[in-house]
Amino acid sequence: MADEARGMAVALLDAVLGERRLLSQAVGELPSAGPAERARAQRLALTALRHLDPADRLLSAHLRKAPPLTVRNILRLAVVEMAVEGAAPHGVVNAAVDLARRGRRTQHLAGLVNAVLRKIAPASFAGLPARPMPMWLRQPLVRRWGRGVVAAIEAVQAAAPPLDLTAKPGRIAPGEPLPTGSFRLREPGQVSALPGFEAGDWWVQDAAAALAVRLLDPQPGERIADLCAAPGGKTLQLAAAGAEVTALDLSEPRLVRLRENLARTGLQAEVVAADLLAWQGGPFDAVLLDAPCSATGTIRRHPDLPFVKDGSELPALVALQSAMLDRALGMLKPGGRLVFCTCSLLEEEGEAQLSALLERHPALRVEPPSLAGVEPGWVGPEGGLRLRPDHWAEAGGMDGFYMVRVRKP
Ligand SMILES: C[S@@+](CC[C@H](N)C(=O)[O-])C[C@H]1O[C@@H](n2cnc3c(N)ncnc32)[C@H](O)[C@@H]1O
Repeated sequence: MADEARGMAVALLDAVLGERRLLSQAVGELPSAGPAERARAQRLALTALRHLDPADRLLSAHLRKAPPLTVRNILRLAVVEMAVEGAAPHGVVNAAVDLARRGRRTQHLAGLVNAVLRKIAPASFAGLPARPMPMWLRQPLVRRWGRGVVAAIEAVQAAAPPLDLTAKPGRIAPGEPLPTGSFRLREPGQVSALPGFEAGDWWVQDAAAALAVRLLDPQPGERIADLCAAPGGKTLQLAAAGAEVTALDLSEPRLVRLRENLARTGLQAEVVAADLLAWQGGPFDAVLLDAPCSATGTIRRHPDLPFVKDGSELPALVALQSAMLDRALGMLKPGGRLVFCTCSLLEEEGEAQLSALLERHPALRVEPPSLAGVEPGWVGPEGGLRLRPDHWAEAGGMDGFYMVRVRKP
């Protein structure tokens, strides 16, 4: 592997761990590089973040004091390349030493990098405990589900997730069919090279995320609003079902991706760039509200989140979700249905948000799911669907989500 990708991966780790910036932002600011190098750098940084704790454990045995962050990141990267990716130690150590030599602030520690990495036994990496979630998130989950479930979630978060695809009705996507109708690839490679990509037969969408639209059950010709729509996985599902879709989102850059997705798949939707809290629209037969949230259900895809977020934005997110819910209800026809979902593991953004909604609007009726592949244990007593990363753990897990369908009187 060229050193350009390794150097970029270290820069990404510095941005996440040193500046607490999200990986997606840091990737956008990388110096111009070929797409393959960029993708390789991102993959390496993701792997290092997923395995940071075991890598640090191995390294700490050979370090008397912690070296500066960039040197630590060079070491961490080399450890995961050897222990997780199975790269030959000789080449990895040489590349790490070269990388340290190239940096003005790291060159004086190139000898240390060499000495430490030569003592690492990659085999001793196996069996080291997975990285625990941060306390602000872990504690409420342990209280709710117990230590065993939380450890199972953390084990799934430490593994590279599979790639899930949703196919248009009547089409198939590459990969194993899942019980809920999605397709799963364990070793996907380059997405745009997969069969059916150019033809727009399918799109990338986690199997859990795909259930929100199945729960809404869109019908041909229905007017449906997708109120936080970008980048558009759920918009595509709604449009593919034959609904007349209005896809709204606040973020123009994210709507660019939504339009690209519509164009590639040949599907149609009215696209609106607006703040949902100010927009006047409707009435609709059905509304999907995939609200902004802590995204704590997606840590296996975004292992940078625990290093960047501290839970402090939670109260503001909960308040925003509840204002959005009231707004969404106002856009529904009488008898219309609303699906509310968040990719969060936290009760505040799921079950508790529903009970507050029912207190504000007591005439709403919850309609519990009856969907192919959904196991009875995933449905809560209140009638919502609680999806956890450890569901289907042996097959690669799924994103954490809460989703519920209510009907307006
Ligand atoms: C969870 S993401 C949506 C993912 C999307 N439904 C999908 O399946 O691809 C939440 C979205 O809410 C949008 N958003 C945040 N605040 C908003 C607001 N006030 N009005 C409209 N959209 C908003 C964000 O830009 C973001 O795209």
